[in-house]
Amino acid sequence: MSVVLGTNRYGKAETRVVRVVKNGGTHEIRDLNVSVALSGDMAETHLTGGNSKVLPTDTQKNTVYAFAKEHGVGEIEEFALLLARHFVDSQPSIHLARVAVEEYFWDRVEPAGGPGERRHSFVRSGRETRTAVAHYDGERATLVSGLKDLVVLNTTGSEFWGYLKDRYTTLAETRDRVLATQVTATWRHVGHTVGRSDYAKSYARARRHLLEAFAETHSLSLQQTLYAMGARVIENGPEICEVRLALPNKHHFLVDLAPFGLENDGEVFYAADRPYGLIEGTVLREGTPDDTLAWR
Ligand SMILES: O=c1[nH]c(=O)c2[nH]c(=O)[nH]c2[nH]1
Repeated sequence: MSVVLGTNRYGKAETRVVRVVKNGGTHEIRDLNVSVALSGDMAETHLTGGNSKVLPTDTQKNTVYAFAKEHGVGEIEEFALLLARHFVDSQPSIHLARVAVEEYFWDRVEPAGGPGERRHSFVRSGRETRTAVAHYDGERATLVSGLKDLVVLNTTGSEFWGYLKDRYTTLAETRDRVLATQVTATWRHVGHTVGRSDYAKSYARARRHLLEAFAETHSLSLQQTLYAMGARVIENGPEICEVRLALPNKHHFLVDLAPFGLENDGEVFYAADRPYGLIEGTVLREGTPDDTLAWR
């Protein structure tokens, strides 16, 4: 029986690159998912394991990051074609390149006081999911409103340092990092102080204060940001007595471009999806009784 190699391709799938452009205090952000698939003279690696014609997928990933820095991200069609041409034109063994780019959109969170210095906060386009849970035990009712999948990001205004270090700690302290999270928030209404038709207004206000607190807090930890977000909702919502927040720390790692002779001054990031830090906490109006009915 004879066996032959059929169609094949290989490449780095789903390189998540976030490119930040800073014009003074106004930052722009582009968020891409880039998948490269190359084909060509690849019989040898399949048949004998000889890799002399294989451009590593790791190199392909690095190329995506380096191109984001060197060329910026204009139209994603042009970015895709630039990469595809590069792989085929620079490597004789590669005859066909497929580069697929997905772009995720972000809207700017404008500072509450109007456009000023801080224009580095974003919310992922597309609405979050609004949630409500009612409890009733025959006597008492409890209403908990909330939202999930509200994705927000600050391109600056976030630090993390001064933490515990033990023999397993490798994390470098930082005075400037990207802070991004996917907010799950629930808030408990005080008795029945919200009029029957006011829940939508209450929701809009809570959402706005969550966003503004995220944008306006100069963060020394996501825990601090969590408390600021919960506190802002309670301070501005007399109808709300408790806010619970679950904030995954969607890590954005600065890509090391030094091996390619490029600087990276907070411009090109690798958006990791897992593992992620998960910061959870409750913020209460002082004197609020712990209402077990509201556990959810
Ligand atoms: O805001 C943060 N809080 C942490 O507890 C933590 N831990 C970590 O590795 N990075 C961060 N960031």
